[in-house]
Amino acid sequence: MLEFDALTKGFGDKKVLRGLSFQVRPGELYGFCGANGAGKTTAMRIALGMLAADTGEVRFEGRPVDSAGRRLIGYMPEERGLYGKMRPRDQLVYFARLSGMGAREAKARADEWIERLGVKMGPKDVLDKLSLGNQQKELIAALIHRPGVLILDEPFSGLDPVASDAMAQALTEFTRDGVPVVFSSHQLDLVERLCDRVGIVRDGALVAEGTVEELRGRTTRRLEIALEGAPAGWASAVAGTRVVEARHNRYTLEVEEQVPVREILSAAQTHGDIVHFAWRESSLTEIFREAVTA
Ligand SMILES: Nc1ncnc2c1ncn2[C@@H]1O[C@H](COP(=O)(O)OP(=O)(O)OP(=O)(O)O)[C@@H](O)[C@H]1O
Repeated sequence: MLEFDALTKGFGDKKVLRGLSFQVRPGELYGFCGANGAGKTTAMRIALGMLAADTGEVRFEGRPVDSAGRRLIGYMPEERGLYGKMRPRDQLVYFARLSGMGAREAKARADEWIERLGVKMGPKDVLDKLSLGNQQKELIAALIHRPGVLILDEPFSGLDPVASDAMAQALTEFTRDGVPVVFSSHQLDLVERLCDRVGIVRDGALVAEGTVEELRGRTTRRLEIALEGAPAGWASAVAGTRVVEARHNRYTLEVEEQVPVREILSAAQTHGDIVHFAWRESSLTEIFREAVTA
């Protein structure tokens, strides 16, 4: 288990983390989400020992993560700790050997990951010459030493859909081996599809956490209604609801908990012919918006 426990961190007068706590269980894929500047990178940097927390700590398997523990962590800092002038394959082999892997195994694993993640390069290309996406692929490939925990800052940014699938597959494989994996991302559709649990951070503290299903259950219900022949704006007058989307004759309403759905149904019926009337599942993007603006 990887535990972020009551982390606080300030830069000058600015409080960036305000008691951030969450846990990533063995074999769990945890999506770490939050608006720009919410403190995600700062928290990850603390876990990786690149920054010190003001208070609080990060523990792995019950022990505070120290420099020895950090060797178990596979990570992907935003500023890449890679050597731009080195050939990617050599770099992979180097990383693998640093963690104690034999030369032959390191080379074999490097080739396997390059192939799997579809890193396109000529035999002489150095890392600086690869496109951003390829560099990202290179980074996940730098995890060939089978880390005991993975902490990844925006591993999917800049990846094309095929590379993204390959990355997702790789992360899932780590979790299958029992590795706790946490990654930050603004790609909420992908987080929704992949993650076992999601944490949403706002101003340096967690404001929502759970499976997407659990978060959905705590989010305002949404009803989608299409009416023929209704006057424009009819939906705005329905008590206890708020129109969040109106396109042609189709409306999406947020419906307060206490409002009986039959009241909305009868309001709709008095205004026009119902073409569609159904609850709609909130997407993680909608859940996120509600969590960070409420
Ligand atoms: N070294 C620093 N000195 C001063 N302020 C900093 C420093 N590092 C981060 N900050 C500030 O801390 C806040 C949180 O930044 P952080 O990078 O952790 O956010 P984030 O959630 O990762 O954002 P994003 O989604 O944009 O990457 C920001 O306002 C940022 O400007």
